[in-house]
Amino acid sequence: MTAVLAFDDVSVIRGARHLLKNVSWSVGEDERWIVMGANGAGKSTLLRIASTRLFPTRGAVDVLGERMGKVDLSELRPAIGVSSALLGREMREEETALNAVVSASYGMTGRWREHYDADDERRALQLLNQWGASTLLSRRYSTLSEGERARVLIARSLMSDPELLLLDEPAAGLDLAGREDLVRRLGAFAASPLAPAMVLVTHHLEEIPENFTHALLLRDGEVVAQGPLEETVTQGNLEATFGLQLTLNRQGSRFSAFAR
Ligand SMILES: Nc1ncnc2c1ncn2[C@@H]1O[C@H](COP(=O)(O)OP(=O)(O)OP(=O)(O)O)[C@@H](O)[C@H]1O
Repeated sequence: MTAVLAFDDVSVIRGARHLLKNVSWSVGEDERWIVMGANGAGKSTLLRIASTRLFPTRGAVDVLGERMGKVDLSELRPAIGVSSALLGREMREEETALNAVVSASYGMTGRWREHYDADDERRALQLLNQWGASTLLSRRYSTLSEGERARVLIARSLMSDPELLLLDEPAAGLDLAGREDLVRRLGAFAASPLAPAMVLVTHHLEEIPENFTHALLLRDGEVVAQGPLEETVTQGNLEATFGLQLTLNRQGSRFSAFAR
């Protein structure tokens, strides 16, 4: 198995504090990972490293077979798709949904004066369609609902046909119908052998889509457990991750949990 992402004993230290501590983790090209942990556990820090936006204080990181610090990151970044609310906030108010997607091929968050060729627009339309957002293409991004934005941002993150897809809480702020629609689409996408390696960060067990294969559980910057999803998302591991007693429910491929 080829590792798309490999962390070797990675720590991120700010002052006296470890945001991540001795994390060793590897993502294979056909794997779909869930990263879970309480607020402040270090999930976003982990994703920022994976997206090459942050260097670790200690340890080594290989992204797509290249060692961070020894490679021109501008060559690596188009191969990494990122979808996060933070990125969504960089989108210009008046930008259309179509431009929000197509501009990703130029590493921009909006359309300026560059010329997009017909292939780029075709691909953007196909992605908007795949993510249930084809009716939104002419709408201004700023007028979209949270659920609509989430789908447009995922379409955008796939524009460059990445080898690694990083999804930071894609279902945050969605209502029940919006969450279920997105989780279903992500599950279907994860089943495709053509889909890139995926890492999805979430706080909520209900947001784990079908066909995700592995999980990494973090607490206070340290790995509580990692491995195949079925073996890792257990009551004991979740209790250790969130620091409370839980009842874990499973229905088919979906999970939920309540405090005991
Ligand atoms: N530059 C910094 N200096 C000190 N502490 C920081 C710095 N950046 C982040 N932190 C702290 O590091 C911890 C981990 O942050 P991170 O954003 O990675 O957590 P998270 O798991 O993504 O949290 P959330 O679920 O709330 O988004 C937090 O407690 C945060 O306050």
